[in-house]
Amino acid sequence: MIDIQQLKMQFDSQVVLAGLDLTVQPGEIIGLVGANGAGKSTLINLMLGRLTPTQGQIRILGEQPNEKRHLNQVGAMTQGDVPLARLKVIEELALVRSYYQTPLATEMLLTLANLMEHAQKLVSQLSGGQLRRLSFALAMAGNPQLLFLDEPTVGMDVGSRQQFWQQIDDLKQQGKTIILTSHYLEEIEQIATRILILKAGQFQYDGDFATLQRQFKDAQVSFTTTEPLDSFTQWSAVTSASQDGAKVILQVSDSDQVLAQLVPLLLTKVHDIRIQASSLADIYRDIMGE
Ligand SMILES: Nc1ncnc2c1ncn2[C@@H]1O[C@H](COP(=O)(O)OP(=O)(O)OP(=O)(O)O)[C@@H](O)[C@H]1O
Repeated sequence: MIDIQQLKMQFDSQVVLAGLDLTVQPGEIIGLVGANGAGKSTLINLMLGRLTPTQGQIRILGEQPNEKRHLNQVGAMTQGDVPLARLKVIEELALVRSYYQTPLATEMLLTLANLMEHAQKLVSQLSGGQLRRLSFALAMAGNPQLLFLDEPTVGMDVGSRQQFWQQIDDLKQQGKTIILTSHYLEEIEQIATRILILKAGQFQYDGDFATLQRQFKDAQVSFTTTEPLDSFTQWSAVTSASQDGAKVILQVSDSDQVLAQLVPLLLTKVHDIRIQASSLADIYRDIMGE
């Protein structure tokens, strides 16, 4: 679906992307994460052909970005989306549907975006979260195979957010390819089949979440003990440790290994063992040094 080689993007003297390679297969859900200004939107805009790279090559569905032939296969919901304010929701959907050969039905788009009860409203009367949902409906109008979603849930309330991710999960089951960015890392962790961490113009990580956990920080193991902290920090799978009274908290790279070492001590020297898998946010903070 996507083939990027040695992609470099520079604004004046600022190097934002410093030579990226990326191949995306059909059906992948790519979660692109990184700090503010890391270059996520720039990368998406390059893939959409809205920016021209300083160097390197981008192929979308085997062709240059923004090929006319892509119209029916690529959908995008970007940060700068501004639906036409003077139209009604239903009119805006009709307009955008008219661009495509085989658009999704209006009812389906209203349902996808949970905008059924707002169909007759002027776009200018929608709330921020409703506007994002309309942008999603517009991105889906042509029933694209490849979907770009740049911070799609900004401004959505909890219910809309849940409903939105349910829709994305349905699209995932249908085999769509989705490239998405979000600062809500728990959302990325749930849905992405592959995570790209962008930092200093390079992908610091490219792979699935389970591998990322194993590579960086598998879990947090806590228990109570009367033993000194030193007895645990020497274990090879313990990456860091802290103590608060009788409670010890270990960050571990391999929770199976640590459990095997803890279990013989259970009920004699160690009590109340609890394991909590590291979240993407925990690992991200480590990688970013935050
Ligand atoms: N058209 C432009 N001209 C000059 N600089 C730009 C332009 N577009 C983006 N930049 C700069 O490139 C860097 C990357 O911006 P970008 O919007 O891609 O980051 P991002 O990772 O999407 O950030 P955020 O999480 O805040 O959305 C920033 O420093 C930004 O100021």
